[in-house]
Amino acid sequence: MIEEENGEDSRLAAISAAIRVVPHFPKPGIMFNDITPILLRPKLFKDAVEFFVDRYRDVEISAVAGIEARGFIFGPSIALAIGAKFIPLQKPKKFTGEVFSEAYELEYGNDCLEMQIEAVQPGERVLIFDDLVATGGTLCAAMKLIEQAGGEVVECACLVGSPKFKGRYPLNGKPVYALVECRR
Ligand SMILES: O=P(O)(O)OC[C@H]1O[C@H](OP(=O)(O)OP(=O)(O)O)[C@H](O)[C@@H]1O
Ligand SMILES: Nc1ncnc2[nH]cnc12
Repeated sequence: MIEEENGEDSRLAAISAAIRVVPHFPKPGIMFNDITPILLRPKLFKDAVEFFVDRYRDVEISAVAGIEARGFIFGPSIALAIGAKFIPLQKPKKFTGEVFSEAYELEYGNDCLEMQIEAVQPGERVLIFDDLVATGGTLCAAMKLIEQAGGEVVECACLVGSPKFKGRYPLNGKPVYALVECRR
């Protein structure tokens, strides 16, 4: 019984159930999936990080690129646990020095991501991490930044994915892995 409660399916179900669905945020018609309740429950937070660490610990990855803002919550823990560096991808005007920039559209607007030019070495194998993938616009911009610097995107990983990203759905030829599905 205890084993069942702590099994993979029940841990995934608990992570999914903790996501708070907020209708019409930040715009009418959007069902916002808020992952922050997971962070308030250390067991769930730890389980979520561990799913990704288990998935990537034996894959050749030397950098985890996390997307501002919520990719910064999970990305560094995953990077440290698999022995990789952490690369922040930030919204405009946050970095000092030279940056690569990519404008993009997402489910509820437009934005731009930047990366410091020295962050990725040519040929480096990079995992991109974000909390959620909806249209994939944000992940596409992140992939372009890594590729502009000569890096190779191994996979994009998200805690939550719209149903089309269930499993390992390709986006621009690269696999996207989502741990749980968006809640509607
Ligand atoms: O798949 P997409 O349609 O591109 O949307 C996904 C993106 O939207 C959210 O971030 P948001 O832009 O709201 O930024 P924030 O984390 O700074 O609030 C989410 O954290 C992803 O980064
Ligand atoms: N439905 C959604 N919930 C949370 N973050 C998002 N980013 C884009 N769409 C989103």
